[in-house]
Amino acid sequence: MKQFLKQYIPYYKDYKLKFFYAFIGMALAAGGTAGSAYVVKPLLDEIFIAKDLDLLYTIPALVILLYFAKGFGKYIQSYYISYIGQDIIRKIRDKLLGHTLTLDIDFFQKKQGGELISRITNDINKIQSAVSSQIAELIRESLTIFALIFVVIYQSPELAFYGLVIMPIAVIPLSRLAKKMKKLSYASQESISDITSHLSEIFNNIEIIKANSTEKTETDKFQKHNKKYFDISIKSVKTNELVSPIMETLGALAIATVIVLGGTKVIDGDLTVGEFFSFMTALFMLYTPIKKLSSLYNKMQAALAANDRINSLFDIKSNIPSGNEILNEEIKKITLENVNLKYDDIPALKNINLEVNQGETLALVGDSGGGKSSLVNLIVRFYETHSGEIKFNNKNIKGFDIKSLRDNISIVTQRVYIFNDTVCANIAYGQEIDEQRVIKALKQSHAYDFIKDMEDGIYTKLDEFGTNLSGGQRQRIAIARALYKNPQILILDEATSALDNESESIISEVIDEISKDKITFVIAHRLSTVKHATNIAVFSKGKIVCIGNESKLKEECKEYKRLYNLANF
Ligand SMILES: Nc1ncnc2c1ncn2[C@@H]1O[C@H](COP(=O)(O)OP(=O)(O)OP(=O)(O)O)[C@@H](O)[C@H]1O
Repeated sequence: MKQFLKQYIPYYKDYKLKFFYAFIGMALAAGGTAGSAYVVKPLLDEIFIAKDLDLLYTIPALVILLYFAKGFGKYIQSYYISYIGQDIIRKIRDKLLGHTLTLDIDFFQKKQGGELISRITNDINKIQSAVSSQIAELIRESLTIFALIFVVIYQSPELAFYGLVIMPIAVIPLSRLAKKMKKLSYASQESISDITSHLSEIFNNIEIIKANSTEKTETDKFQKHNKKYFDISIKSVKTNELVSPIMETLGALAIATVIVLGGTKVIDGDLTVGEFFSFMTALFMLYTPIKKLSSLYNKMQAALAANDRINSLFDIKSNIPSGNEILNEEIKKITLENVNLKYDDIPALKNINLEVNQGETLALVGDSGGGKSSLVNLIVRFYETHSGEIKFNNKNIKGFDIKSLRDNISIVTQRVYIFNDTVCANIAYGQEIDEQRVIKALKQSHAYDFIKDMEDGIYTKLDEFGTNLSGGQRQRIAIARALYKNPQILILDEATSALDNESESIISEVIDEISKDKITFVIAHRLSTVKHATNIAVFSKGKIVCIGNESKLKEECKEYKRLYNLANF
């Protein structure tokens, strides 16, 4: 709790004025509540017993005023506190996504997307009520309690002792419940995150599910997650609702004591009826905020648990630090010297040595799992070399600012990513949209023909998964995006695999043409795609077994000949 307040109180500094208004609202609400308890004394003593006619009109007016202050105060407080809370949450959500996006590719491959979505939505929602309404209620109820305690003690310090002694006694069972609530909240958030992950898995893999008729299997799996969530939720309700009977019983004990003692005092004439009833009203009224406060404390445990999960995400840092040098020079040469790469201690690249010059195309071929994609992923710094060096113009790429490095590279991977936006926004992704350049890139990737036939041409909206496009059309979009950027380094990882032979050879020619001033890496299983490459590196089990142009490899490289024969079988 302390840690939670320490973390979030600094945010409140930006809202001093709003906080001040909210505080006035709280004071009005608390004052109104305590005042309406106090007013019981003159009501009974002066009007009903002393029969004061003037007060018969003054007191009801006062009651209206007090209730107006209470209601209006609550309104002001709720508005400003919600404003502050929602705004803080907005900032934290932005910050969390900003931070998450700085993390390495490796992190995203290991974490399920659904779980991250759950952290950024559900978990943050859980803190939302804590930093907005709950903190406000906590302050308001505490102020109300103070004001009522003042009335209680003022009316009879002795009776107040018996009436209030219950408060410290109640702390023991309540703190136990709070601990249990925190545990349950943690479990509940884990469970809702499992549900989100499973849902996102289902909708991403819907074709496989339908094709294999596994709808029932998936529903059964989902039912298990859902039932678990229900069980935890119901346990939370059981724990949380226990606060009320505990407090009611303890409260009743205190009130019974006070009735006996207070009644005796009234009978003995030590206390007026009005004083006694004012005291009792305040005491009764006091139990509501106390009960609310303990239930609030319990509810806040959910926020504490969510906050732990959010903080654990904030604590993860990127393992690929950016260098400081901005890469704005012409890249004349890329060299790899004794490069090794491991994924969790399993070697993927072993002792790779390469050199590619400006204007050259290096093709990477070989069996699946040979390490081709791993190599190009190192050039974009998606992963870090285990040992060895990758250099641009003899400078280690670790020294370059990552953003500037990636600004100079276009990569088309095996998976085509389409954003839920127009064709032109997809092509110019990350850059200003220049209509003419978009059309040029689309023409180069031979996509313009089908795009111009679409309803809104380059302003047609594509959906996230590109379902309104064929596989080949999606690849052309991805190639157009890479060309639009006009990078110094072009990486095509199976970028034309979904195209028919004719389209592929046309696009390959275009790429050959535009890559004259670039350094190009092409990964392809279809050997015909890469026959014009300056050099072809043949990969096998993480090693380059041969390197050279096509005719040299055909003569000298056993592994290439094997691949070639397989392809032409
Ligand atoms: N993110 C990763 N985490 C763990 N292992 C990985 C990861 N990416 C690749 N690997 C492993 O590294 C090896 C090389 O994979 P890589 O994707 O580089 O091969 P590839 O030659 O590009 O294969 P393909 O032609 O099938 O795309 C494989 O054994 C693969 O299982």
